[in-house]
Amino acid sequence: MPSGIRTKICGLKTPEMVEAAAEAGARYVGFVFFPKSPRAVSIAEAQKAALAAPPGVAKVALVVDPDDALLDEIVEGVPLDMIQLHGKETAERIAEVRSRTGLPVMKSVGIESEGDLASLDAYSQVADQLLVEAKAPKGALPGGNGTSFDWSLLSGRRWSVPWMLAGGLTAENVGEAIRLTGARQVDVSSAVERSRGEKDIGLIRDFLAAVEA
Ligand SMILES: O=C(O)c1ccccc1N[C@@H]1O[C@H](COP(=O)(O)O)[C@@H](O)[C@H]1O
Repeated sequence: MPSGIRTKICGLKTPEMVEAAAEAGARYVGFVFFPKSPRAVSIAEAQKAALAAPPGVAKVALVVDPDDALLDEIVEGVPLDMIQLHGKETAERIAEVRSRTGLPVMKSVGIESEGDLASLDAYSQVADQLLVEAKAPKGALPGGNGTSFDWSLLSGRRWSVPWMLAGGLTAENVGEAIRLTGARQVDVSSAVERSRGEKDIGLIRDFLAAVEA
C-alpha cells in the first residue's frame, strides 16, 4: 500500500527530468532561483521545465530573500503552485510575498539545536507550510548542502500547518528520518545528483522507492 508520504525533488532544470521525477512518484518539483546555486535556472528554463509537470505535481519556486522584481518576474514567467522562501525572510515579508504572488508560501527554517525550534512555532503562524531543514554550515549555500541534523529534536513536535523534512536526506537514511520525525513530506536535492547540480533519474527513483519501502 502506498505510504502517502509526499516527496519533493528540488533543483530540477529540464522538462525531461521533471517528467521522469513525476513518473517516479514525486509530488513536488522545485526550481532554484538563486544565482549562486549549481542548480540555478533562468526564467525561460524554469518555464519549459514547469510546463512538463503533470496535474497533481506541485511546482515550487525556491528563492532566497527575493526582492519584488524577482518575484514578479518569476510569477509572470513560470506556472507555479508555491513559493519556497529559503533566506532570512521575516513574518511580515512572508505575508507580503503571499499577497504579491497570490501563491502559498513554504518557509524554510534551519535547525541545529533545540533552541532553533521556537522559530518553527513562530513561522507556523504566518507560513502556509514549513520546511524543516539543517542549518547551513558557515560559508555554504543557504541550503542544498547535503547536511542533516539531529532528527530526534523533532520527535513529538507538531505544527498547525503542513511541514516537510529536508537536509541531507538519502535513499539510505530517509526511512529512519521518517520514523524518527513522523514527517509526511520530504525534500531532497544533493543525494539525487550524480555530480553537484546534475540530477540523476536512477538516484531519484531509488530515493522515491526508499520513501515507499
Ligand atoms: O538546492 C540548492 O541549491 C539550494 C540553494 C539555496 C537554498 C536552498 C537550496 N536547496 C534546498 O536545500 C534543502 C536540502 O537539500 P539537500 O537535500 O540537503 O541537498 C532542500 O530543501 C532544497 O530545496
